Parts: sequence; structure tokens; C-alpha cells
Amino acid sequence: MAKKKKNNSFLSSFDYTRKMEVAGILIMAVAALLLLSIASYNPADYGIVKTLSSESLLQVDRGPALRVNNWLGVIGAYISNLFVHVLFGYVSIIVPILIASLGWYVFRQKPVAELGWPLAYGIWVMVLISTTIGWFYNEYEAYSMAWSGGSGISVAQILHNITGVGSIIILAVLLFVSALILIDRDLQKTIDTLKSWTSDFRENRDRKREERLRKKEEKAAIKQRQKADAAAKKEMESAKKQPVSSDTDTAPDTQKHSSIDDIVERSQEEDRKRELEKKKERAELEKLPPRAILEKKTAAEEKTVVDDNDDDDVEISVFVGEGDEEASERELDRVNKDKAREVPVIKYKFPGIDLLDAPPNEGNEVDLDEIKENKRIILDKLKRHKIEILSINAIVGPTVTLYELEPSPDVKISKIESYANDLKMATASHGLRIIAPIPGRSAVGIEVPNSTRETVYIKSVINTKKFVETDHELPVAFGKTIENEVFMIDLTRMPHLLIAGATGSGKSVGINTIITCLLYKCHPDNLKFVLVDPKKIELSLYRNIQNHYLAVLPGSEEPIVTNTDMALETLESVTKEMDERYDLLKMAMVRDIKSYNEKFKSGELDEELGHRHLPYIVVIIDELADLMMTAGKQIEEPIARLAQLARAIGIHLVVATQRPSVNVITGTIKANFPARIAYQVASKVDSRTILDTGGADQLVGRGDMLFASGAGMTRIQNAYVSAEEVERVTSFIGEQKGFKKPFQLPVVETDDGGIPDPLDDIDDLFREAAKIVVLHQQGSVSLLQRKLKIGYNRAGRIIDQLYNAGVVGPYQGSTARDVKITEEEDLDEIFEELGL
Ligand SMILES: Nc1ncnc2c1ncn2[C@@H]1O[C@H](COP(=O)(O)OP(=O)(O)OP(=O)(O)O)[C@@H](O)[C@H]1O
Repeated sequence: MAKKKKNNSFLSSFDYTRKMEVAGILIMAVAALLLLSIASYNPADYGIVKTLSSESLLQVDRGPALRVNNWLGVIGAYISNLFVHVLFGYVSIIVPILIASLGWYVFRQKPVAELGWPLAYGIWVMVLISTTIGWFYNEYEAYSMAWSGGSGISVAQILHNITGVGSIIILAVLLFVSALILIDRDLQKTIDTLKSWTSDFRENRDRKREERLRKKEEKAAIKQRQKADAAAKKEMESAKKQPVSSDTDTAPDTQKHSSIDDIVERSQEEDRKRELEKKKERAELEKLPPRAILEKKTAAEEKTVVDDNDDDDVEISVFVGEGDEEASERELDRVNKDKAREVPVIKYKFPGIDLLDAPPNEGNEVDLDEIKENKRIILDKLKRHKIEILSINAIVGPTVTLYELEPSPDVKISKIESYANDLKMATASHGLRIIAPIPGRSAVGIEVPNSTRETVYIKSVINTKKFVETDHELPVAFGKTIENEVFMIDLTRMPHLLIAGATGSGKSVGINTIITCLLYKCHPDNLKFVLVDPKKIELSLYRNIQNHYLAVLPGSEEPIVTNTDMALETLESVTKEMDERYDLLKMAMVRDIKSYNEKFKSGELDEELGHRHLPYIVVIIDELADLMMTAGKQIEEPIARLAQLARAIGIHLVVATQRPSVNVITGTIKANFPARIAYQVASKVDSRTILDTGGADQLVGRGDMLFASGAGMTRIQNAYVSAEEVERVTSFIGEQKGFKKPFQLPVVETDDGGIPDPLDDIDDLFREAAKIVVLHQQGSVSLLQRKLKIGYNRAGRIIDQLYNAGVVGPYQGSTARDVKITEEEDLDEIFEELGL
């Protein structure tokens, strides 16, 4: 009695958990032993153990003939014979697996009842597979019986007796259905899953390939840049070491380089500062509790708490952004009138706001039923995955509604993202985008497209106080954010834009929005467009405004560039304009175009020295792919150079393509365009090429876009401007007198050594200039400026003519041109040839 009591107390000294752990380990050990015995099954073993007497079991060595092969000896031989030979063949291996799962459940104290179906399924599959193998064994006997086991063979035989060849069809169908059950319980879903697997695989492979290519290119670009930097540094150092007398010409050239570097470096420094500020702002937001952020973000919004009578107890608050304050009547016209008055060079009247269509219906209608339904679906789906949500905010935008979910603290945010496909299917919506987490918050955003979209009319973004009163130099109000706020940028701060979107996604409308915004804000004296349109139709509407707003190659008949050769020449010319502008800024000792123009306006800069008012130049390329396909590297080079250096001197690029592949948006181009816009694209790979992340493939087209700059990504509904509106605006401008001709870009030397400037228009000072150059053996613009007391432009033109006549060599960047003539007689011969 006493003993029993002691025993009891020994067992009861272990708590329940420990007992379950021990039981679990024991069950798993049994499973492991069973597995070993089945895995080492040998048909000969059973015969041997049957012949063994009980004494022989105690013998140290029974000799090789009686040695059992099974790893678990005699017991193993019996067990494996039962499972492999008698029952289900090697397929019996499922038994120890099932036992091990049971052991694991006991060990972890999970509810064993949960294993009911998996156990039944495992046994069913075991019987089915062994029967199928048995069927083939009966028919062909091509392999050992151990694969199906006696039971598999017998069941197959019985089935065959009853249904003949139909038996194998039945078995095949049962196997297929069982496999489907394993993959997924829904056939439709299974097909979708399989489809998404294959497309994921393909996408992955493509992405990796593109990524490799991009990295390679980026590396090459970085190397190139480093080389250029090193060369420039070296040059600067050598210039510092040997002070050059002021009347030699190499000094200004060297200074020019260091000055370019200075200016670029300074503006890069400014970019860095801006980035830092943005980071700080984000960090501040992170510190605020989520609620406070929402309040901050939606300060101007209406909030409705919806009582949806659902049985869940998650509250949903619906926010609709009020939008920006409308500008008062004629405010824009008044501001523009003042602006036009300030520029006396031409008489100009800005287009009026009434040239734009008025939005037919003001405001954004909210479909509360749709919101409730989406909430129900989202919660339902997440509940099934055991994700608990504490509260939801729905922010209704023009195109999509953002559901901000606050999950309970123990939920891993990234888990929700993995259910994107599931949610997409449940809400039956293309364009569902998951933001997990919303930057700086422990909330998850799910954007679901609205069933009825609101068109954002351009008038509703232009005629706002935000746009009218902005002091941005080149303001572009793209459209409206999800909070209904006007999304506006200053192009000078971007400083360039890369745009991608499949055909029909709203790119062209987007480019028209950019141009229209600029036309409504910038005086023609202060802004010029270089329009490159290989598709030949998209930008043709702007022909009307050539004498006001377009910049062209000298002598060009066609104000809009439509072929690759011309595009190449034009971009090179813009690059030359860039170099010239750097020279001018250096001479004026200012660091950016704004201060330069102010200095010029105040009369501090001498026009005789080449100083001139510098308008902003916005180069728009609509379809980079067409140019890259025909000119490749040749076109990439000036684009990359402009993108790298043109920031401080008022030249900005807007480059669009419908083919965002790595051979169009190369590493070099990408590296120099930090601000990017993606409209809807065809695949995740395309989205990654443009944005470095997915998302653009989930947009819903018609101007639905993502804007990405260093500070994150914003979803925007692009403002709609129709072709008729563009036509009205451009005709209004075009009908005014304007300048005599379009803005002339500088002349560029062509590859074959000639320059387009014809020699029959030889400058009066050509002879004198040639003599000076030969005398000093130095072909430089500033030498001619000093000696002939002429302006920069004229001296530059004479140097180009001297080059064309063979007196000086080609342009060599930072050093003066070589002089090809040494003797006066040779020069006289040239004069004679030219009839001078
Ligand atoms: N912001 C917008 N709001 C409403 N509808 C739009 C918007 N942008 C585009 N759309 C609609 O989508 C159509 C296609 O747009 P768009 O011509 O700009 O596409 P795209 O990307 O330039 O195509 P492609 O590359 O073939 O020229 C437009 O005709 C218009 O009906």
C-alpha cells in the first residue's frame, strides 16, 4: 500500500506538460524505429527469422547464412515483413510518418482531434497508391512485389475482377482528386494557384535576368563616372599647381571644369539636404501614435463612423478628403496678368482658366455599401487566416479606397501581404494593392479600386489656391492623391522625370498634364520645350506654340523632333547649351540659373560677353524605346549626361516609354532619374524596372499612377486633360504674336567633321579672327572675344566657321582647339578658296 502510494506520488510529481512531452517523444521514437525497419526491408529476412530457434537468438554469431539484414534485427524483420510484404509495400512508410505527426502533436500538446482528417487522408492515400502499384504489378510484373505489398495486389485484383480496365481509370481519377485535395480544396483555386506558380516562376526568372543586366550596366556607369570624376579632379589639381597667366586660354577652360564640378556638387549637396529633411519628417511621423498620424494626414477631411450592423465588432471610420481650396474667380488670370506685365520683351496673355472644361460633378460620391461589403470581405478573409483586426479606416480617393487596418499587436504584418492573391480573388478586383506596413506605422493598407471612378479634371487641380499661389519655378500638379489633395511637384527639384506605362495607361494624357500646368504658370520668355516625339502624333498639337515656347535646332523647319537622327542632334545641342550655360554661370559667379537671371535682369551682366536671359528648358521625350532601338548607346549618352549635370542650369528631362525593359531604361539612365512615374504596366517585372518594386502592375489604368521619388511612393489619379482642351490652350497662345522664331539651340558639330553652319554666311571678322588664331596658335573662343571685343555667341560662331574652313581642329572640351595652319601663306590660300 505504502509502495503504491509512493509510486503515485512519483508520477504525480511530473506536471501534465512534462508527461505529454515524454509520451510525444516515445511515440516519435516508435515511428522512427518503424521507419528504419521498413526502409531496410529485405525479402530474405523473414525466411531466416522463421527458421531461427529461440536459442539461436542468444548466440553471439549465427554465421552469415543466418544473419538478418534488417537494421532492427529480428523484430525489424517481422515488422517490415508485415508492413511491406503483407500490407502496403514500401508505401507503408506513410504509417511511421503519421505516427510521428501524432507524436509531435502530443509533444506540443496540440489538439489531437485536428489530426483526424490528415490521418484518414494519409491512410486513404496509402491504400490508393499501393493498389495502383499493385494493379501494374498484376498486369506487367515488371518490378518487385515489395512496392505494392500483398494487400495492394489483392485489392487491385479484386477491383480488376469487378471493373476490368475501368479499374485503372477509377484509380487514376481517385489519385488525381486526392492530389488536388492535397494542393488545394478548390479546383478553380488550384488552377489559379498553378497558374500563379508558373507565372511567378517566369517572372522571377525574367526579373533575375533583368536585374543582372541592370547591375552590370549600373556598375559600368558608376565606373565611368568615377573615371570622369578622377580626371576632372586631376585637372583641377594640376590647374591649382600651375597658375596660368590670364591671357592664355586654357585657364578659363580649366576653371570652367572646376566650376561645373562645384555647381553640380553644390546642387547634389542640396539634394542630399532635402533628402535628409524628408527623412527627418518621416522619423517624426514614426514617433507619433498611429491615431495622431491619421489626424494629421486627414486634418482637412470629413470623417464618418459607419455603423454597419455587422456581427464583427471592428469599427470602421470613413474619411473623404475635402480637397484643396479652390482659387477665387479670376485669381489665376490676375496673377498671370501681373507676371506677363513684368516681362516687357513680348506682349503676352496667359491662357485663361475658362479654356478648360469645368468638372461636371463636384466632389467624390461615397458608396457606403461598397465600403461595408469590402470591409466584410477583408475581415472575413483575414479571420480565416487567424489575423485579428482591431480597427479600420477607409480613405476614399477618386480611383481607389484605402483601407487602413490596424492588426492586433501579435500579428506579423508581412503575413497579411502574403494573402494578397486571396483577397484579390475575394474582392474580385483587379488593382488591389497591399501596403504592408504603411510607412512609419504598424498598420496595413489595402487599396481597393472603387467600382465607379471619379475623373479628376485638370481645371480642378489648376484652379486651386495651392497651384495658383505656388512659388515653384516649374510647378506640375499631376492630379489628386487618395486624400483628394492636389499632388504638386516642382520640376526643378526633381530634377528629371522618368515615366513608364503600358499603351493606353494614360501616359500621353500625363505628359499633356505636365505641359498644360507649365503653360498656365510660366511665361514664354522663361520656359522653352524641346519636344521629341518619334510617334509623330502625340505632341503635334504643340506646333501652334512654336514661336512662344519651343526650342529648336538652328535652321530647322520642323519644331517637333520626330526622327532619331534629329533627336540625336537636338540632344547634343541641348548638351552644348548646358555647357555654355555652365560657362555663363561661372563668368557671372553665381550658382544657379535663378540667381543668374536675376543678376542679368538687374543689368550686372554684359551682353557683349555673351550673357543672355536663360529660360528653363524642359526636354520631353515621348517614347524613349523608339530612340533606343535605333540609336542605342548614342542616344543614351547625351540623355545620361544631361540628367547628370543639367540640374543647376535649368534644363530638365521628362522621358516616357511604354516599354519599361532594361534595354530601354538602362542602368545608366535609371541611375540618373531619381523621380519616376509608373502608370499601369503589364507585369511585375516592368513595375520593378521602373519603380524597383511591384505595384504598377496592380494599377487600374486611365491615369492611375504611382509617383516615386526618394521619399517613398504616392498613388495618384492623374488629372485628365483632353486633346480639345490642349488645342484650345495652344491655339489661344499660338494666335498671339510671340517671338519672331522659336528659341534657337546652339549649333553642334556633326560626326563627319562638318558643321551645319554654312560657310557662305562668313562673318565679317573671319579673316581677322583666322590671323589671330594662327598668330597665337590657339583656337579658343575667349581669345577671339578679347582680341576682337565681340560677344561669346559671335566668337563661338566664328570658331565654328574656322573649324569648317580647316583652320582649327575639332572641339576638345576643356582645352583649346588645335590650330591646323602655321604659315601665313597657307592661310592666304584658304582665304582665296573662300573668295575672301
Ligand atoms: N487621367 C485620366 N483620367 C481619365 N481618363 C484617362 C486619363 N488618362 C487617360 N485616360 C483615358 O485613357 C485613354 C488612353 O490614354 P493615353 O492616350 O494617355 O494612353 P497612353 O499611355 O499614352 O497610350 P499610348 O502609349 O498608346 O499612347 C485616354 O483616351 C482616356 O480615355
